Amino acid sequence: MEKLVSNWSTNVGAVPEDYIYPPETRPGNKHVPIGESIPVIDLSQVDKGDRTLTIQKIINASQEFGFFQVINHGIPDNVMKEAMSTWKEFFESPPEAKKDLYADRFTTKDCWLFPSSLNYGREKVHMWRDALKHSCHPLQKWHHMWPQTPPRYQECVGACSVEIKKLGSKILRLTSEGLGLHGEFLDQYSQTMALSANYYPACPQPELTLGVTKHADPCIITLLLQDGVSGLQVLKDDTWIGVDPNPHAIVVNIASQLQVLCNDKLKSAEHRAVTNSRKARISASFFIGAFGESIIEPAKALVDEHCPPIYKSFKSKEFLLKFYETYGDSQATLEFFKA
Ligand SMILES: O=C(O)CCC(=O)C(=O)O
Ligand SMILES: [Fe+2]
Repeated sequence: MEKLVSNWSTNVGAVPEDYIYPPETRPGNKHVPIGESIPVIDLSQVDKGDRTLTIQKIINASQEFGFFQVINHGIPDNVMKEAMSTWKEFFESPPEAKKDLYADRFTTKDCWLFPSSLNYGREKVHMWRDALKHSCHPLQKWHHMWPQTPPRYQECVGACSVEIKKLGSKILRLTSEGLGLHGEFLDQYSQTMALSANYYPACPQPELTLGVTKHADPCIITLLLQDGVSGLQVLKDDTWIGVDPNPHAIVVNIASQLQVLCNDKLKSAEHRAVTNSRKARISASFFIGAFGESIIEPAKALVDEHCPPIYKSFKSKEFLLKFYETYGDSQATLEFFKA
């Protein structure tokens, strides 16, 4: 447990050497403004207003940024707030309450608390983060493996997971429609959902380290909750853009296997998380994806002789393994599966 950043970060005045990234990948002192440009899409318009226009906004945002936020998404504010406070309480609970879930090298534990990344034992530089990872869908299969502390964990995170999964399916249906695919096409690849709850303690030198290094998520689509503290940044045309940490909105990002399914019609977005010196930050990523054995390949309806498939067919689990082997290098992983 001593490797958890939260265990020692308040006792250090400087970032330890094995958390310092090389100058080309560290954030440095350059100010990254919150981008007004990352689209905020009002989902109430799907049922009450202009459905076609909303779909078009989703497609445009997914092509331009691979990222957008949704508001009026139908998930009650108190469900999100309760889940966020549950994760905060979990991370801030005494070591005794968390020790059974902890491992600092790769494990097949279904509910796993770890420092930095899944690669702690192999990586050169560590990330300034502690994370809790567990599956969430279907709920009945997993929730008994979740933390027992705080006691309301299963109830609050369970309620939030069910809502997030429904919203993910809705967004995938709208995206399918926008791409001219049949309505259920993308949602058939959403059989699994895993959570990474991320805890980034305040950091004495945020310019030297990263909470999460640059990557695109390896699943189909990710829905992310933030606690009101900024830190998430998206890469567009070689420039980092800050994402507004609106605790009422949900961040949506196109992940790499969706890019494959739609034959590059939508792009997965590279992103990272930076730390700050004032406040701990919590985010919760819900990774929605296909079963390990599912075949992922460009949709037949999107390829023809003028537009050949850019990627080969592969099993979803092969993609995840390659992502892990390359230390989360999404570009190299996509490249590996090119036709
Ligand atoms: O904390 C964040 O905002 C980003 C986390 C993230 O990218 C991830 O969990 O994959
Ligand atoms: Fe991510």
